[in-house]
Amino acid sequence: MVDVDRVKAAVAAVAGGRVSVRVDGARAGVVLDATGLAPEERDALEVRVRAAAAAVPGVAEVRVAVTAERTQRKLVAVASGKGGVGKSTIAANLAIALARNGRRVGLVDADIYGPSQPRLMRAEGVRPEARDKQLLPVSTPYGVPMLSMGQLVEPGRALAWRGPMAAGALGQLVDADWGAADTLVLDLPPGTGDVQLTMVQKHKPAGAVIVSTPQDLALIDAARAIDLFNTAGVPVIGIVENMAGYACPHCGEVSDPFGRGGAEAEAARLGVPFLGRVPLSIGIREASDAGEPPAAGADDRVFAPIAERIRAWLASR
Ligand SMILES: Nc1ncnc2c1ncn2[C@@H]1O[C@H](COP(=O)(O)OP(=O)(O)OP(=O)(O)O)[C@@H](O)[C@H]1O
Repeated sequence: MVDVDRVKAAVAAVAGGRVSVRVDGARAGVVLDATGLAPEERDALEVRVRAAAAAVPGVAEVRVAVTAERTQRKLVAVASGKGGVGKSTIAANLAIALARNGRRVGLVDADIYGPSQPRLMRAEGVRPEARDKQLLPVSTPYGVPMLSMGQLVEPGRALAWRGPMAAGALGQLVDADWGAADTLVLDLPPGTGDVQLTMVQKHKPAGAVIVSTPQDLALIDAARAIDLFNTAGVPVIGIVENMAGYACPHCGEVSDPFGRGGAEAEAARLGVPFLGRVPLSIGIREASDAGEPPAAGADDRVFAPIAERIRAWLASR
């Protein structure tokens, strides 16, 4: 006689809350929920579950059913080669604009050096809870639930994690209980080093959005970021040019403190799509600091068209 509780304990030890078990005579039937897992992770987990159940005394046969109705959740990485170009601001606003465009979006803040999404999304000081060892994303006023590396540690403590550690911690955020979300926008740490490469390789985003300012130096770093995604086999959805063109709030004259058209030309040179430009504007900075992302405003004309291009790209995959 097979002890069903032993089978449950054995498979739970390898797959946590993802499994349910039925025992029929000497046959153990296991349903494995593979939501959010990459195909290779799912396959590896299935092998471990099968072995764990088979090792229980009395079990002669194991059947594993992997749930078919799992959401095809797509990860969209937002990256920059260089710090301070507005990557987090763009990630927050694109997440909101994508949600307004009909996708079910969650936001993951993997920026271990300066996790700023809690402030941008007005969820500062909120700690996520966990259920069955799975984190529950915190809700925001903008219909986009989020989780941040900043919520895993004490506020204000600098995070100087190495690649594998950071990728491991990111796993907790990506594999959280995202419910019906079909898209996760991932705000990566700035730069193109080992930390970013490990994260990208481990979590295989569906595509990447590169944020750059029009400056030559930022563009050189943007090209490095594109290289990183090419190395990891992740397609680049396109480049967003941030801080393009400054409209003087007093006289209205538009100037180009960082040059003009650089990112679009660079995108053409590198053969990646140009997704659009976001102007340098005091309004964007003030709204962001106040936790009121401009993409949530009724009059947004900046982020919506960029989000539409990303939506179309995702839909074509
Ligand atoms: N288009 C813009 N107009 C005006 N200010 C902007 C714009 N984009 C971003 N900023 C401001 O620039 C600063 C840096 O932005 P943000 O934190 O998004 O950059 P980041 O690239 O994510 O930085 P880090 O490398 O520190 O993660 C913030 O104060 C933000 O409000």
